[in-house]
Amino acid sequence: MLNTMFPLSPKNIPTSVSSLFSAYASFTAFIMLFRAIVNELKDLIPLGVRSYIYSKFRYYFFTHPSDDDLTLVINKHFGMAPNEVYEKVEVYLGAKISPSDKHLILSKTNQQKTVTLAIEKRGQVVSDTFDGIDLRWSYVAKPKKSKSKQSSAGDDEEVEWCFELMFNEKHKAKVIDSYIPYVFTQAESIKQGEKALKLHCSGRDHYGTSKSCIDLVHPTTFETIAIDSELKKMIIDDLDMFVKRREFYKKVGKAWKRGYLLYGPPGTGKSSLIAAMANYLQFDIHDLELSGIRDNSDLRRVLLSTTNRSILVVEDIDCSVKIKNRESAQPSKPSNSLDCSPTSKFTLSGLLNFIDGLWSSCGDERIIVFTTNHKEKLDPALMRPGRMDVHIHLSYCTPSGFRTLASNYLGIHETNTHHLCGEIEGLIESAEVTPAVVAKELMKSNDTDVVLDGLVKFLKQKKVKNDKEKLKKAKKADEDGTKKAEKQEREEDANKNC
Ligand SMILES: Nc1ncnc2c1ncn2[C@@H]1O[C@H](COP(=O)(O)OP(=O)(O)OP(=O)(O)O)[C@@H](O)[C@H]1O
Repeated sequence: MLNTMFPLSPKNIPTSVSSLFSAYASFTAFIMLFRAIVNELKDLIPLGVRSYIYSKFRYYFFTHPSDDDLTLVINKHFGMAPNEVYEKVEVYLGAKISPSDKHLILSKTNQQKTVTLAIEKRGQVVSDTFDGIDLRWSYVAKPKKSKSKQSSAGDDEEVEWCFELMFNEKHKAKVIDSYIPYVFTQAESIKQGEKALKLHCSGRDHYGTSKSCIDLVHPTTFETIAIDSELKKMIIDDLDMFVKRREFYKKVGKAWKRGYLLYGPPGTGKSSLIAAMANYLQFDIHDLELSGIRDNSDLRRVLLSTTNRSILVVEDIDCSVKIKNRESAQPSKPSNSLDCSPTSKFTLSGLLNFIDGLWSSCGDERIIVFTTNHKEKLDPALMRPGRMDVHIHLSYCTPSGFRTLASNYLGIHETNTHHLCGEIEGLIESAEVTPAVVAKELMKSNDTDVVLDGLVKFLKQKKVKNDKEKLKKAKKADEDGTKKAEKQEREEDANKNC
């Protein structure tokens, strides 16, 4: 048949122009048919299955398994929790570049000083030796058992990737007892070298509970945050004590965790303080978006995916979610409730129980921070002793807070102070302004004289406004008192007459 289609054998090379055209037409038709078949198959075989076949193909042709070989499979997740071995292997192998690797990934985050080169995992077989043992790592795709709705987006929807480690089974004990711990320590030191803090966000997207992770590049540190110096010292001392107390927590049989409740008006630095804590401890932040959590099992899944040495943050706990009480199956209507999703089956007791119980015993060195603008509106369950270990009130800007901001924004220090600083420090407390407002004023010009002069005027106006409001309030209270006294007098008279 091919001969009929391609009459191009040396014997019958076309001699005329018409037979040459006929041969060309047949060849073109065949190519088009071939391309159509390939395209059809590409559409019929899902990407996941193609990845699976490809990884199996590489596995058999490049890792050469033999009868004496043992394979350890390292899945990405262990139940619902992330598998720590997988994470360590990923870091370790990422740094194992050999001269024969032809595909490398070049990357750099804005926190890193230099670019990073890593191997492209997919389809790679990485050879390693340890104490004379030959080891082969491969990154293998496996079809997912059940295809859930959550995973219907992205290019990996039908497969799960895992690492496989192959070696002669007589080395099993040595690989498990010595090689794997070696991989762990290597991964740790690689991570230390390029440590970039992460901000993990958990919420809900179109497909269900979603997680995302970016490098945390927040400039606030304890040097730049404008809070009272004594309060700052207290927080730093508390954090220092917490991280040094591993043995203490073990001895008293408590989970190694600490809870902070940050409260105060908007713009007083609650979020900035969380960033300062993360930068100080070098902990990642897990930002828990409660309005994105559908029910307690959603919550458990999200909490179990958090890592050790991290800060779990729930911002605006008073208003971010509608929380049901433990006692009632019906949605309660707490006064603090703003987001009223009727489908939410998530409960405050679910959150607190899980944080205090199972979750905290699954990890180490965890800090939990709740923030609120309205401490008085919080559910009493949150305020119970032992729940939040430290309550921190962040309030209006103090003279020492102003000095920090003046140093940050204008470079004014004790050695090169400005003649208006004294006046500002005298005014700032009675003006009742947040650090965010002061920061805004300090950014208005590059000229220090103009900025400070503007701030003095602003604080004076604010003080006059505050005084007027206070006077008005006092007058009203006075009037209310007089009315109340008159009413009481009338009632007493009426009673007497009766
Ligand atoms: N104590 C502070 N020290 C330095 N900067 C601050 C401080 N408080 C506020 N700011 C400035 O104001 C901005 C807003 O502050 P931040 O988000 O930390 O306040 P918040 O109390 O968390 O507010 P909200 O309750 O609205 O979330 C910050 O980006 C920062 O520039």
